[in-house]
Amino acid sequence: MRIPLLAGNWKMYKTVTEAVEFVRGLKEALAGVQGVEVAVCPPFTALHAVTRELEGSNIVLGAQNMHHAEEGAYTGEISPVMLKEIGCRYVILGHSERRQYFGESDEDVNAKVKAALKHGLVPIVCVGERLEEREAGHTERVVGAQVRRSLAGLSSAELAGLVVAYEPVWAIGTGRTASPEDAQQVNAFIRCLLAEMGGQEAARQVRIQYGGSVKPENAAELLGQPDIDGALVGGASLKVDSFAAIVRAALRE
Ligand SMILES: O=C(CO)COP(=O)(O)O
Repeated sequence: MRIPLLAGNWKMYKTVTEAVEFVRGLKEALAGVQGVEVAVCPPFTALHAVTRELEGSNIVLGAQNMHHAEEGAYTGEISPVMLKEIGCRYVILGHSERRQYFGESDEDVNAKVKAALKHGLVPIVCVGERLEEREAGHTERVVGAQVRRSLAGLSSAELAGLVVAYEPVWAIGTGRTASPEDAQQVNAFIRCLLAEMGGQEAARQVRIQYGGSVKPENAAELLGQPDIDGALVGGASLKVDSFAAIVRAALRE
């Protein structure tokens, strides 16, 4: 059975002080919660303080990006080795904001995915279509190409162990969520594609999240879909109450 992963992508929000305060509250709110996995992905500056605050808790740490090289003359970048040492389990790769504002291509994402796996980090690989692509009926073509290219050259075991996040670009930060049926359809499509790439067993194991305006009000219905194995949450992950409510919505009785 796939354990749902609820991950908070804080983006460029929260100072170290705010991050520590948030995590203290979240630990309290989620004490004793079982059957789901919860991750927070703070900005790089807060990773160290947050990792210490998470010790002994049931919440794990993720980062929002990384460089593919282990080290080198790459001013301003962070390597997988650094993330691993600091205690990250997950790293978000290929988020649409990275693709849109920082020019990341599927090939860049693929290099990062391979580097993350090599260093024992679990990539959360983001894919999703833009509004005009959806309206033109190209969702599966666009998402399919992103999945194929971003995850090219991986073994079945590697595919089985990573996380894909389907995040339609038009639903991110807009308050406009994909309907549970639309999200389910794309997630199921991604799973079929992964079966072609890595076999049925890998496809059965891989977790595929949905992301884009997930809120306490819509979380249960989205997370109740058979191919939605958790959520990548932006805005609603910044408040303890709303993120904890989304986590609770994922609890399958
Ligand atoms: O981009 C997202 C998570 O990675 C989604 O952001 P929102 O939940 O704010 O729409």
